Amino acid sequence: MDAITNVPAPVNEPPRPYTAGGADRAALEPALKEIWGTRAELTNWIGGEAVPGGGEPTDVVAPFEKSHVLGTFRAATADDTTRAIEAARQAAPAWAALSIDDRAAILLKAADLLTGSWRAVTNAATMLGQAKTIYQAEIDAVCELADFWRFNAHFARQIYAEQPAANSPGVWNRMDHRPLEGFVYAVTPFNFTSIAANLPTAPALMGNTVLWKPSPTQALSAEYTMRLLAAAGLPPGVINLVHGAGPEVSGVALNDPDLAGIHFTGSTATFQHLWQEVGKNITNYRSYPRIVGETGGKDFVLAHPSADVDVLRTALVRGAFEYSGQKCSAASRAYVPRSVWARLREGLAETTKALPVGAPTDFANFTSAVIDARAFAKHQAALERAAATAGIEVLAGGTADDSTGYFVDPTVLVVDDPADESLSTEYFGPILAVHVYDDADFDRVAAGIAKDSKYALTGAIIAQDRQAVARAMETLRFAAGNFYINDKPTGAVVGQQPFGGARASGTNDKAGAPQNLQRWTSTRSIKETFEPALDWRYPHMG
Ligand SMILES: NC(=O)c1ccc[n+]([C@@H]2O[C@H](COP(=O)([O-])OP(=O)(O)OC[C@H]3O[C@@H](n4cnc5c(N)ncnc54)[C@H](O)[C@@H]3O)[C@@H](O)[C@H]2O)c1
Ligand SMILES: N[C@@H](CCC=O)C(=O)O
Repeated sequence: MDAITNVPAPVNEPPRPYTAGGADRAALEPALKEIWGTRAELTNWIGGEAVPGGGEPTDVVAPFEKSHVLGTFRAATADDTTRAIEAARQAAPAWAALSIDDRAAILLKAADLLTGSWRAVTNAATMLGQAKTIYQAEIDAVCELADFWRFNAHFARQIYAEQPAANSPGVWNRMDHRPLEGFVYAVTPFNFTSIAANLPTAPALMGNTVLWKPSPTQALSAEYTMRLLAAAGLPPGVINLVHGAGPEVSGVALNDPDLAGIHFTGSTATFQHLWQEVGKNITNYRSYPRIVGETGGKDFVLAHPSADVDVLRTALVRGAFEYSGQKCSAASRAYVPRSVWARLREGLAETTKALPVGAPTDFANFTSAVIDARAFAKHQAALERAAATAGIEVLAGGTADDSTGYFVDPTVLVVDDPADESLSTEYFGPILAVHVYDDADFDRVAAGIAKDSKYALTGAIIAQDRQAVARAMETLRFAAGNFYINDKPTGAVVGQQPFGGARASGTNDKAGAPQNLQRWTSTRSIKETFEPALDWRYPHMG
């Protein structure tokens, strides 16, 4: 087709309410029952086929009812991974030859299926497999994922439209935004179905083929993503999913000369390990692999003496405890002036203690269990340390119970020492550390956060005083890639607040934005001369 086309203008998918008796709830309930009652076989997807892995079986359990097995996968062996990379290699020429309109159409169709007939099943898999309440599942697995696909289709076209600014007389300059040579390795986290799906699909949209290794604890919703993409018409071999903990898959993928890029989201430690491995192998690759990673956070809320206490309390409770603090953006430390603390303390304690925690299938719950036994043990140790440390008061929570599921109670610690580990270590769970400071020290505290933060992902200032807001914006300029004024530091929306952080929080390539898509292209500049020179001499030569 010869045409300069447009994609439908992207609009953020609105979350639905799921109130009792409503149509959304009615559609969701049978999907929950169906997935709960089925022990799914979670296969690898290689060259479009569902292929059981040759490795050890791993059960995927409901984190809030750990004895309930939702599905089982067998980890990919080295041979499985080699076959998956080969499938990506085979699919690459035909996929790159498709126009951006054709590639975008597949993701736009996937977004429409997701927000239509696949909505209930996608939410149900995310609720059960990752222990999300319906609200948290809806804003992630449906709304954010549909937004990634619709906005990326729009942004990709902006990139393709980017052409040289100037043409000398008799010359036509063009830019060809090619895919990378080789395959992209997408390694994804447990906590967001949307991030897990965006990491392989964003490079695919730009014409690349992909090896995708999801987190073992997200294996169930990853299976539904693959089924959905197949239903939307994604050709075999464009995205090849292999299961496993990671090191075995990396052992093959990082040693392949065709590794063209890594698209990672997860912990800082894993990302740094992958980067080091690429560094060790750098002379073996055909190209320099593009390395894009969004990683950990220790996200702050800084309150000013002018803060509205109700705004602050809500920002802390939602920011710290929604999805049990298992968002890279979660508010896990707060700095509160003494005058505000006097008015906040009791309400924060009471609200936190009263938060309903339990199975996400009980719609009255605000949050649920942490993801697995490893996360539970880490939190139990952190709570025991806090209880035993002089200068830390456990204001709310402080308890954990794994008799049924991996439950850690929403916890508020009041911490005297601003250098305590609870104010600098990412626990990745429902623990909020609060440091109370003298009102006069606002600027000093802001400067300390800016200087000492190892991470720089999200942060918030809560203040009514505009001078204070302006000063904090400036002082904290490099302390957060996503900065919020009078709001919680979670819940970035695609197309509105492009998401990502710097320092140990990642390469800040902004998922769901043109900056990210640009990393999956390798531009070729083309100069065409209409009347080429015929004389080799230059004018100064006489
Ligand atoms: N900045 C962001 O946008 C963002 C978003 C979500 C999560 N996160 C971060 O992710 C972390 C939580 O997620 P997680 O527990 O899934 O992280 P993780 O690092 O434990 O795991 C991430 C992925 O890496 C895999 N992995 C581990 N070792 C590997 C190896 N050697 N080779 C290949 N893959 C390997 C895991 O199996 C998983 O798929 C937190 O630190 C959180 O802040 C960041
Ligand atoms: N984009 C999400 C965070 C993803 C990390 O886990 C937010 O803004 O809350």
